[in-house]
Amino acid sequence: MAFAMARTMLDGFNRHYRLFRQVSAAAKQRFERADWAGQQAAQRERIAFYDQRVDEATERLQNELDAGNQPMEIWQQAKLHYIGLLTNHHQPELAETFFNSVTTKILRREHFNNEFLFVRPALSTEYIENEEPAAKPTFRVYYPHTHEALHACLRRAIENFQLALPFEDLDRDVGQVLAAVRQRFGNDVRLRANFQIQMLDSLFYRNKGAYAVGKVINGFTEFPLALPILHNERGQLFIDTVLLTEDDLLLLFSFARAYFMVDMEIPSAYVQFLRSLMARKPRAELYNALGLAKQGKTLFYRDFLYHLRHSSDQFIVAPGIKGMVMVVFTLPSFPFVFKVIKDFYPPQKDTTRDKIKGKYLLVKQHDRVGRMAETLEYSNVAFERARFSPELIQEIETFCPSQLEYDGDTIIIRHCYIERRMIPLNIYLQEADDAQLEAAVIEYGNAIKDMVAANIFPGDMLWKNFGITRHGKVVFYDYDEIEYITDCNFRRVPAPRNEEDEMAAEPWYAVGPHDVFPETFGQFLLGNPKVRAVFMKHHADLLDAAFWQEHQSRIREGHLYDVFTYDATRRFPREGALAASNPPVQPVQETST
Ligand SMILES: Nc1ncnc2c1ncn2[C@@H]1O[C@H](COP(=O)(O)OP(=O)(O)OP(=O)(O)O)[C@@H](O)[C@H]1O
Repeated sequence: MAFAMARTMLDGFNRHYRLFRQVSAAAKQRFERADWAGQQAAQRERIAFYDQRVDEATERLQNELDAGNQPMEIWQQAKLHYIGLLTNHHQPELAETFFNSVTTKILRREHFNNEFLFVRPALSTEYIENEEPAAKPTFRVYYPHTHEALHACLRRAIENFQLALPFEDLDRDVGQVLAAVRQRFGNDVRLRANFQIQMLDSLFYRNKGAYAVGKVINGFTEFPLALPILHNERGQLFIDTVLLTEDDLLLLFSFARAYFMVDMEIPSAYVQFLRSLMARKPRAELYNALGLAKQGKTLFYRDFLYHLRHSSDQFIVAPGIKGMVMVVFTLPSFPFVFKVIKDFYPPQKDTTRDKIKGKYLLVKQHDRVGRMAETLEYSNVAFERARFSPELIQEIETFCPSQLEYDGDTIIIRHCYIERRMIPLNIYLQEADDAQLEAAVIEYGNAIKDMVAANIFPGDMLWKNFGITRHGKVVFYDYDEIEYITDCNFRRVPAPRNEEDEMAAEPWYAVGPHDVFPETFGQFLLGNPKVRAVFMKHHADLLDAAFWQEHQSRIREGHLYDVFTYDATRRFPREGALAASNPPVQPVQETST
C-alpha cells in the first residue's frame, strides 16, 4: 500500500513536470512565430498546472487507495518508498514539494512534520547529471584560445541555440558584444589558460524576448553574460545589448517580473548556475523566476522558519498609512510584509474578499513589467503567539476575525499574501532630500507608464500604494483596485454648466463605474509644491485623458510593447536597420508590432 501511494504521487509529479516542460519548451516555437499573445497566454496558463496536477493526484490517492484512511505507519512508509523512487530522479526537490502538496491535502495539520512530509529535503540536488546518451548538458563551454577566436566562438554559441530565424547581422552584434566584454575586462587583459564562455543550454523566453544566459571566466575573474535576442520589423533577429554585471542580472531576474519559460531537464543545475551569477539572490526567487513558483514558495517558507528560529523580535503592524482592505504586518528583522484581507470594508471600497483575491491573481498571471511586486499566497500559516505584538493581535481580531484561529500558543492565519517589504513612497518622500525626491517622482511616473504599456491601470495611484526598492525602483503593491486599461473609460471632466456646478463639492456630472478622470489625479497627488514641480515637468501627460485613450487604442489594436530591464541608452545601435520608431512611452520602447 505504501509503495502504491508513493508510486501514485510520483506518477502525478512526473506528469506535471512533463506538461510543464512541454509548454516551456514550446516557447521557442512561439518566439520564432512571433506569437506574442500565445507566449503571454502560455505564461498565464502554466501557472495553473501545478494545482491541477495536485488535485488529480489527490483524487487518485483517495479514490484508488483510500489514502485518507490509511494508518500513519503506512504514510511514513510511503515517504520512505518515495525517497527510494527518487534516487536517480532529475527533479527530486520539485518531486518532494509535490509530495508535500498532495499529502497536506489529505492529512491533518498535526501530522505536518518531517516524519510524513519533506519539511527538510531528503535528497541532494548537487551534481545531478543526465546520463542518457542523447542528453543535452545544462550548459555548454566554449574555449577560445585567442582574442580572434572569440568572435567565432560567440557566434557559434548563439548559432547553437538553433533559432529558426535569420539574424539581421549576427557578426555586427557579436562584434558589439565583444567590444563590451573587452571593455569590462580592461584593455590590456591577458587571456589565461582557463579562459572560457559558459552558456546555459536553453534560452530564457519572456514576452517578446529570448535571453541567452551565461558567464565569462578568465583567471580568477568571472562575470555574467546575458544577451537579449529580439525580433526586428522584418522578422529577423538581433542582439539588443549585453548585460555583464550582477546588478543587470538582478534586474533581469527581478521579483517584480513575469516568470521565464526555460526548457530544463535538471532545474536545480540551472539554479546553481544562476546563483553563481547572483550570489545574494535567494534560491527561492530563482525558482520563481524559472516558473517553478511552488518550489520558490517551499524554499521561501523554509527560509522563513529558519529566520524565525534565529530571531526574537515581534511581528508589528507595518509602518505607514493603514490599508482599508488589508491588515498589513511585518517582522522588522525580516524584509517581507504579510497581508490579510479584512472581513469588512469602508463604504468607498465596493469590494469583496473574492474580488480582491481575483485582483491579486490577475497580477500573478500578468506580466508585472518590473513594477508590480510578486506576492506569495499562503493558507493556514502558523505563528507563535508570543511573537505577535498586542497591537497587531488586536488589529487582526478587529478587522479580520474570520482569518484568525488560536491553537494553544499558536496563531493560525487562514489566508495571507507575503511580499517584499519596501519603503512606502509617501514615507520616502517625506524624508527625501531634493535630489532623492526628484528621482523618486520621476520613477513613480515611469512605473505608471510601464504598467500602462502592459495594459494595467493601478486604480489607486496614491503615493502610499507604491514602494521604493533597494535599487531605487518604484514598485506598485496595492492591487485591490487594479483594472485593465482596456476596461476603463478615460474621460475629460465636462465643462461646468453654470456657477453652481463650478462650486459643487461633489462631481455634478454622472460618473459610470469604469469612468476615470485623469485631470483630477493632481488633486490627490500634487499637494506638495516640490513634488508638483517635478511631476509636471516629467509626467504632466498622465493628467491628460488623451494620453490614456491613446494607449488604450494601441493596446486594443494588438500592439504589445517590450519592457526592457535595462536603460534604453544601452541598446546597441543597429546600422542598416529601419530607424526605431519613437518610444511611445519612456522608458519603454516599442521594438516591433
Ligand atoms: N510591500 C510593502 N512594503 C512595505 N509596506 C507595505 C507593503 N505593502 C503594504 N505596505 C503598507 O501597508 C499599507 C496598506 O497596504 P495596501 O495598500 O496593500 O492595503 P490596502 O488595504 O489595499 O490599501 P488601500 O486602503 O489603499 O486600498 C500601505 O500603505 C503600506 O504602508
